[in-house]
Amino acid sequence: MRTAPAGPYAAPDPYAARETPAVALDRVTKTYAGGVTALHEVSLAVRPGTFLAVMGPSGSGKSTLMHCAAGLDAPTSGGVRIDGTEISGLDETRRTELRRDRVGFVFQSYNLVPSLSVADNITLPLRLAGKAPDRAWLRMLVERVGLDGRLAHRPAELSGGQQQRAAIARALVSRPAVVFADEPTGALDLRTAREVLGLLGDLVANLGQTVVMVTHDPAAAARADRALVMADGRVVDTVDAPTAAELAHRITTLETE
Ligand SMILES: Nc1ncnc2c1ncn2[C@@H]1O[C@H](COP(=O)(O)OP(=O)(O)OP(=O)(O)O)[C@@H](O)[C@H]1O
Repeated sequence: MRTAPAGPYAAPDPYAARETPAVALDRVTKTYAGGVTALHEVSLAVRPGTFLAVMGPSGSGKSTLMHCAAGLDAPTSGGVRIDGTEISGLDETRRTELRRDRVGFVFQSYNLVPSLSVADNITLPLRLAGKAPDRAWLRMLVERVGLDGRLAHRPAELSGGQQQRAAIARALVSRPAVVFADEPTGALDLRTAREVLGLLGDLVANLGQTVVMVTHDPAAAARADRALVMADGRVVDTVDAPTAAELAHRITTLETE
């Protein structure tokens, strides 16, 4: 069982009743212009303070699910709520603001700004929003991601794992309701990937953050509290406390069906 630290960054009580989900999808369907329906009435709720992995064969709808859930793309029908706010009805400006303030992103390719220092990369989302950093939160994040001694470096002077850790700190700097991580370990070697996954798990378990991670890797998904398995635009399995072996088996079965 997890132990939540006392203090301002304590994880929310996982047994609290009727929490507002960090993200909720209500019968989301997405049909692209060419006529492909990538999501068929998908409903799900991500409880705050949990680590959710989304798996599935290529073309099963993982990226589409993430884009709709994060407000990057609009569903054809159905509702999406981020931290209780229904985003489907928002205009593009409000949707952008909500994304900026309530959603963090981590990408396979880090997407750091090469000309900025690590410190400036991490605080960039706040500066873009015209906000001052919460100093205590920032200090703690930098310490958690292990970059205290690297803040003045440029991204090119860091290893891949360090760059991804900087990107994770950047994703969390505005204390978002949810962080979406798209194949966050796809460009890393096995050992570094394990470290980055350990860091994501730590941020969830000890800081109460919420992470939704799309991955092809059953070993990565096994680090999550729950894995959703997608096939043909539907969630076909929900596995709590997944193991890499059971997820690998499930995906192989789907790919050969
Ligand atoms: N912009 C688009 N326009 C038209 N069809 C699209 C578009 N994006 C995705 N699709 C189609 O929607 C379906 C789901 O694609 P999606 O990228 O969500 O799957 P995925 O599970 O993320 O795949 P992968 O693991 O290969 O990245 C596929 O059939 C794909 O070809």
